[in-house]
Amino acid sequence: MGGGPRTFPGGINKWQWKRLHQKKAMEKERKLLHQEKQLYQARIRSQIRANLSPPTTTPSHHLPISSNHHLKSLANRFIKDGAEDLWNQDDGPITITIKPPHFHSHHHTHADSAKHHPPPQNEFPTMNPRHYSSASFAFWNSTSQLVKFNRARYYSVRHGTRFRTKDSSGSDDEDSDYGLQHVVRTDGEVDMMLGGRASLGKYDVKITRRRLPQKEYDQLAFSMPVEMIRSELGMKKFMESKAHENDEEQPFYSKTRFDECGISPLTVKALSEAGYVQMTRVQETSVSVGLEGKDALVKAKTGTGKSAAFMLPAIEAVINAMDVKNKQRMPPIYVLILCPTRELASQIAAETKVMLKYHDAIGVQTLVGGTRFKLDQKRLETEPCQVRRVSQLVLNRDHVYIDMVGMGCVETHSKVKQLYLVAPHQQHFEMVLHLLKYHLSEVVDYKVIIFCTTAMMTSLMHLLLHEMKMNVREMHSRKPQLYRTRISDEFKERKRLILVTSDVSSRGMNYPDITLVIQVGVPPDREHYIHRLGRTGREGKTGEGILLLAPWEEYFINEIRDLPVEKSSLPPLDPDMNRKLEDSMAKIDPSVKESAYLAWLGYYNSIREISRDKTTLAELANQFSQSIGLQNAPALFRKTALRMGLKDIPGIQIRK
Ligand SMILES: Nc1ncnc2c1ncn2[C@@H]1O[C@H](COP(=O)(O)OP(=O)(O)OP(=O)(O)O)[C@@H](O)[C@H]1O
Repeated sequence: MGGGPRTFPGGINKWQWKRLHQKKAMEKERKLLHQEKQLYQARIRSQIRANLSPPTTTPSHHLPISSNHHLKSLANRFIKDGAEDLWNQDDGPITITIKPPHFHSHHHTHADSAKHHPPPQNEFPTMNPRHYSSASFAFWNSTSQLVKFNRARYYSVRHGTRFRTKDSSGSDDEDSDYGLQHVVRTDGEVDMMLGGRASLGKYDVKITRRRLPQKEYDQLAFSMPVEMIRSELGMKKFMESKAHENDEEQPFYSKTRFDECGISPLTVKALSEAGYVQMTRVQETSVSVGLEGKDALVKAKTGTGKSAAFMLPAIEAVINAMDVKNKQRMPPIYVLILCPTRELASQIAAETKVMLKYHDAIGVQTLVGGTRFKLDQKRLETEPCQVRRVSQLVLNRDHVYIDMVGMGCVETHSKVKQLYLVAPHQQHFEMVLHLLKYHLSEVVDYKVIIFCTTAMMTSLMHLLLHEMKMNVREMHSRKPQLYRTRISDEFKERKRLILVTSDVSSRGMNYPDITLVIQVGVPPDREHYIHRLGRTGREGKTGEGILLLAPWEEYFINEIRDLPVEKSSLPPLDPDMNRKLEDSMAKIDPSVKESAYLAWLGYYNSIREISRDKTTLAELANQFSQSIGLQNAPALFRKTALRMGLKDIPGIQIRK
């Protein structure tokens, strides 16, 4: 070994050499990472391009998605951490089509139907609400309620439903902890879970329902579908030839009474006191399927009684659960219902309490965001309900698809008159005033819902109508929960009232006797249009819906062209009304208007058909800004403009 420290090429010492090589290795790794990232982004872009297929007759959201992708997106939405192992990848649906009254209803099994009725476009045809009309329901219903019955446990057709008497000592060993609870996660979703205390102790009601012996049932069950398919195919051909000739309204009620459908007599008693004697068509079909222990995916028009259609089998699930010895310390969960809004959770809880009036031991608990969590937490501790069992949210492979609307039939009620008006967006506030003025002069007991595109637009519309001395309330996500609950309760009870609302009120909310629904601006999609319209014309009653569009929003009519919506001419504008409107608008705080402008811009920037041309969008936004009395359009934060793709767009101001 030579004397002195070893030198390396370039006359550098050992440490410098080591440092140099470390740097080269890091540089090489950085380059590799960058290449990987480029590849990944290119793959994502090509997937997006594949999804955003060139304009074809099939809208992008109808393009088939892989079952795994669909399952994963469902799982990401619902599965709790660590519960993935329970996820059941093999689920898939059976399609059942129930014809309107002139066609008797059919149930057929998946195996047969797959041959004759290929599932809807996407590969995994379950629960993609987009594939089922906006009024689609079933355990993934119009109000995105997903109800899963754990059939393995309760709906065995071999066992009847038995109600036990509690012995005098009160030591009924069948006593189990069950109840019905709503749990709203912070993200506003509601899980209606079964947990809590329940025993039918003091009700001495013994019922054993006659059930077909299993072998007979199986023979019947598997012989039927073939016959059904034959009649179904014949019916389908006849249907398609008659679809538009027979658009008369389907009756609200079926011929079946609640005391004939095999549910607990205690439930029947409560229902009859609430005025529920005759089942509706969707209840008749769904309850019988639910009591057979099958999951179901049911499509039915708005306001036709879907809530009870899923609640009644759910209540039977709890009652049946009492027959099963439950050794678990924590009560399991048998029914999970997800709702999109807190009001809906409260509404369903209220309706469930009515049905449970004589089931003393089955409790209902609703947890909604925005209220005192500590109180809710305490209630949860006293009546625990437990988030792994519920992880399997997809419906079982042999679940039933029940279509109460029928192929080719109109998804809205024929008794609801549907109009649309086209007017410059700067005149929409004035248009609403004219429509209200006319409606209030025609309908003494008016009850109007006005749907706006965003919470802040709702707030501005409410303030304007309030300034115009109208009897108006507002409901949107920016309002505290207690306020929303109070307004919701008030609007259920009263008439001669106008509710200005965002889409928190569009799904499932049951406000009786709505006389007019006005939708201002293009709805997010067809489903929203029909859900909103479905707030009127419920229980088979009449109603009216008016959609107010700007000329550049009229493209939306193509989405609802199959519905009986007619274009109406604009009412003559009253200059005096316009002056009053401008005076009222001038009294509104500019900050409310600025928020409304930003919300307006954000909403229309999210509508692809409109935001393709950002320059025109900016121009329209400035026209809107002037129409509400803002001298200059408010400036956006730079990062906001960047995120919206509006930086450097003429007409968009950026904050310094
Ligand atoms: N069998 C019945 N007898 C009498 N009234 C009923 C019956 N079933 C439902 N109703 C009433 O009909 C109205 C609509 O019911 P419900 O809200 O369940 O309809 P829905 O189909 O769930 O509506 P949406 O599609 O908006 O969710 C409610 O006022 C309810 O009380």
